[in-house]
Amino acid sequence: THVLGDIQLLDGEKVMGVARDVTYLCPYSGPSRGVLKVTNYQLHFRPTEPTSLQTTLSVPLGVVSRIEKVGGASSKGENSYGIEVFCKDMRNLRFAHKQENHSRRGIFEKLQQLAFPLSHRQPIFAYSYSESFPEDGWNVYEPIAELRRMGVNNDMWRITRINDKYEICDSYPAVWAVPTAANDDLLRSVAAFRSRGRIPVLAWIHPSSQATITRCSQPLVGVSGKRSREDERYIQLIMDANAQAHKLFIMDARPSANAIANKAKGGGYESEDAYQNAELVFLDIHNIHVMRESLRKLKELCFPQIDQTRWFSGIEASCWLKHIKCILAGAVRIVDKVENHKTSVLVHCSDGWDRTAQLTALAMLMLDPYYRTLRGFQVLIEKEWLSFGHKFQLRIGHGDERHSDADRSPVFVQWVDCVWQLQQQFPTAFEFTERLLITIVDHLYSCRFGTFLFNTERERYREEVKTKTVSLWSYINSRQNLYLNPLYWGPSSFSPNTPPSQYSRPQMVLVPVASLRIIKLWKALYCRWNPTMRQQDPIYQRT
Ligand SMILES: CCCC(=O)OC[C@@H](COP(=O)(O)O[C@@H]1[C@H](O)[C@H](OP(=O)(O)O)[C@@H](O)[C@H](O)[C@H]1O)OC(=O)CCC
Repeated sequence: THVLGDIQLLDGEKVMGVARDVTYLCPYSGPSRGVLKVTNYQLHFRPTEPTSLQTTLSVPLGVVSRIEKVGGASSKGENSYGIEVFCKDMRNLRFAHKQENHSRRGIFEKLQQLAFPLSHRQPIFAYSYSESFPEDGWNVYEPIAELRRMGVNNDMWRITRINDKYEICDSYPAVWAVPTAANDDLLRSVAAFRSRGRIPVLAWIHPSSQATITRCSQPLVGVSGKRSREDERYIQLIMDANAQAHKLFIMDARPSANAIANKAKGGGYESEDAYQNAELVFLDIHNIHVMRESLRKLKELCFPQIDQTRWFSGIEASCWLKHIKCILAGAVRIVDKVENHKTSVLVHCSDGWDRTAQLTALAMLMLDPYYRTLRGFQVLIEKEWLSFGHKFQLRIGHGDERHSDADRSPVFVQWVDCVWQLQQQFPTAFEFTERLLITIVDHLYSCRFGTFLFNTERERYREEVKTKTVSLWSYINSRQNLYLNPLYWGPSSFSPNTPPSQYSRPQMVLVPVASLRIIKLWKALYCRWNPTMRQQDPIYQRT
């Protein structure tokens, strides 16, 4: 990094536009005049007059969702002419210009081009950025090593390379663990019956009971009620791989109404007469559209002004905490079956890349203390979210100007919120603090690192992220002391080479209280840009 005047530039970052004599209209400390600079990575404002706004403003352009012009040539009134920047992280920024100096057009065009590079056939900043860190974060996750840590390749589970070229399923990882008794031909025929070829594969195996968590997408039952003998046999093999139990729970994350509605599109759910020894449970978690709308309502409540009279009713009306509770409760049910009943669970939803990832990753966090270490958490995100094809590009819209795209949804942020709830209930169980979670969410948006770019392992391989971009984990592991939890009690022996079977189980499993009485609004994230929420406001204390 090098300093140009007042702005800290990253390696590969350069100033692309400057507008002097701009006024930033802070909703809290009022207007302040200064210099607005736009680089290929950030929007930077520095006040030039001694105003109440002490600090400079630095906003990565990846966090911008939409930019609008405010006021026209004829608009009168102080500061009525300028631009408004709407952000994905719960804040909006208002700038005013003097009509006469026409700098608005320049800065507006520049901002559009640099904030939405994909829409302007420009590269994402991560491909311009270079910085060397002591460790290459791209080596944190290695699928075979992680499977070996869980004890796979054992007599009941084998590693298959059938998807090595992503030919069976282009949104799955190349490396899978499947029941030893399932040969590659069976896997191929099961892929024909599961939405987008996302067949049931191993997510986690219990170190002592061998009960498993497997994950997949919905079966292609359709309105005619199609069956697949191969799929049914395959599910039986997953069940048989667990000698401790004679049944398997199929946890369908959806409300049953949506599972039924999906039949109209060829999807649906496993009928119990076709899957004799399986018990189907619906977990009632709503779809990406409901979650997008829920967070939008929460944002309205938290920024810019907090309406004290509507605070509690507004949180209730957003349903955000209800959804968080629902996801936590679903993960608790999975943990209970696997840990206490030594019974295997298969988790799916419609596509198996949003709610399924939330549930498997949360259940694994509760069950396996390794994932609660700083590195283990990185492995968990790489495995359950990135390698299994959660569509980060589509859900966040990296570099894309289509802010109202119906496929955008805060599914990953919602999961990070659930992790924060666990940290609140078990303050000594995590090696890292909420500061790590907020840093991860910041760089989910920022486009500085290659970690969250694209939608699948296959695309990341094709776009050479590991050689052409920097991993977020390089940055985080270079400053890990900032994220370590002083209260952490986890035996430091949770290193990858300590087989989980050596953990003494009872105190290792977290079972949170998934109740609205306990669940809290994560103000450090949602009210981060609203200083009025940072004070010891009685409202702040109560929710
Ligand atoms: C009548 C026509 C039938 C029809 O359109 O089914 C489509 C469903 C959409 O299915 P849903 O499950 O409600 O919604 C889907 C899930 O959220 C899925 O995530 P996940 O990985 O968590 O599954 C997303 O990837 C899909 O983009 C989204 O469409 O729509 C509904 O079920 C809404 C009805 C209440």
